[in-house]
Amino acid sequence: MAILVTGGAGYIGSHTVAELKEHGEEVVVVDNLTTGHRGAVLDTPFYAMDLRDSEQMIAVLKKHNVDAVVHFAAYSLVGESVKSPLKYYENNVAATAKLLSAMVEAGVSRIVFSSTAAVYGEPERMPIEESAKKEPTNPYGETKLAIEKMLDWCYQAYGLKSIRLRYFNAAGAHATLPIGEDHRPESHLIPLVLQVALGQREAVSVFGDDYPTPDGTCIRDYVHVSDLASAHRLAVLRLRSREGGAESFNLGNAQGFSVNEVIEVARKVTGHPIPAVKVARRAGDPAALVASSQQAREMLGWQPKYTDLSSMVASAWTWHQAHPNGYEDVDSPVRS
Ligand SMILES: NC(=O)c1ccc[n+]([C@@H]2O[C@H](COP(=O)([O-])OP(=O)(O)OC[C@H]3O[C@@H](n4cnc5c(N)ncnc54)[C@H](O)[C@@H]3O)[C@@H](O)[C@H]2O)c1
Ligand SMILES: O=c1ccn([C@@H]2O[C@H](COP(=O)(O)OP(=O)(O)O[C@H]3O[C@H](CO)[C@@H](O)[C@H](O)[C@H]3O)[C@@H](O)[C@H]2O)c(=O)[nH]1
Repeated sequence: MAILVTGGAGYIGSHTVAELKEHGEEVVVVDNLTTGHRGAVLDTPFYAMDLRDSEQMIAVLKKHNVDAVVHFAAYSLVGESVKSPLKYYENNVAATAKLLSAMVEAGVSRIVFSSTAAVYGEPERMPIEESAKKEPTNPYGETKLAIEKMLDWCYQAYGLKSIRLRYFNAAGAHATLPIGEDHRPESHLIPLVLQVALGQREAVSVFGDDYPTPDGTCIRDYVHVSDLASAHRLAVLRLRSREGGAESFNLGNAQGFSVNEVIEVARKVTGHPIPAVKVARRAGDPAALVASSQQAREMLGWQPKYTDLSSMVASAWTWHQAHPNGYEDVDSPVRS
């Protein structure tokens, strides 16, 4: 029995592969390396292929006797999705439909899906509970919500059980293994801030300071990537038990930090002044997103270990200092 991880060469996927293997699971990775890195896949069977290659996908599912899929592979940038929505519908919704068809064909009936805080849009109440209204403010969130609904119907039609993990903002890096965050081009706040501290950028841009928040900058709930990884393992265990059918859980720390606060924490962690420049808002950004993860704690038994923002930033800083140019494998996208 094996777990197939799509997008296992990416940031959160590679940490989840590590977590699953640490707990004795057999893992196989499928990734087309559009945004992932061959160097992030450590001693694990790896297929450099696209989700949409149905024939090959069915063969891999059967060959490795896969009993559950953990599905990370997607495009996931809010700003880009506003500019290129069809790219997101094709690679997220259409490609996931192909993956699910392959699973049905191969008789695999469990999937853990990477959903997102972006399904909620502008929340009415904070912290956000799973039952909150879902009105995404960007195409990225819309594609993830569409997939959640597709999974509901697939449970009814084929008995395909799913757990949708709605992560808030992933941060940090593995405590011991040489894996961390390396998106190209980088667009996430924490790695960009740390690139300034490394002397690779002159300043970080603050996207908007006129939001309805105490300091005017956007608030997000940061969650350590290794804590996200542990939730995926617990979700697979739940799907293998008699529990569940089609369920969704938020993953966050119920604590929000503004963009300015994140930069301030990074200044303390790195000892660098990290200049910040105010620029216009980025389209598609909700003002504030903070999670209630009570259900994940109660129903999955999830207990995040690295909940303090300084330690998340410090673990990312350790990775960035050790890998100032990110992964150095030849298959990685060009860095900019
Ligand atoms: N990073 C975050 O803060 C965050 C928060 C919420 C949800 N998510 C979701 O988590 C998942 C992983 O995010 P990440 O930050 O690790 O992203 P990532 O870009 O590092 O990883 C995605 C991986 O999927 C692969 N991939 C993409 N399309 C593919 C395809 N068609 N076939 C095969 N492989 C493909 C990429 O090469 C990459 O390795 C995504 O689904 C994202 O939407 C991320
Ligand atoms: O140079 C930058 C980059 C980001 N931000 C702001 O920082 C916050 C965090 O941005 P970013 O790190 O890009 O993450 P998000 O856009 O919040 O999205 C992440 O978190 C979402 C869940 O909340 C996931 O769904 C997405 O996949 C993931 O990229 C946002 O308010 C941005 O406007 C800046 O001010 N300057």
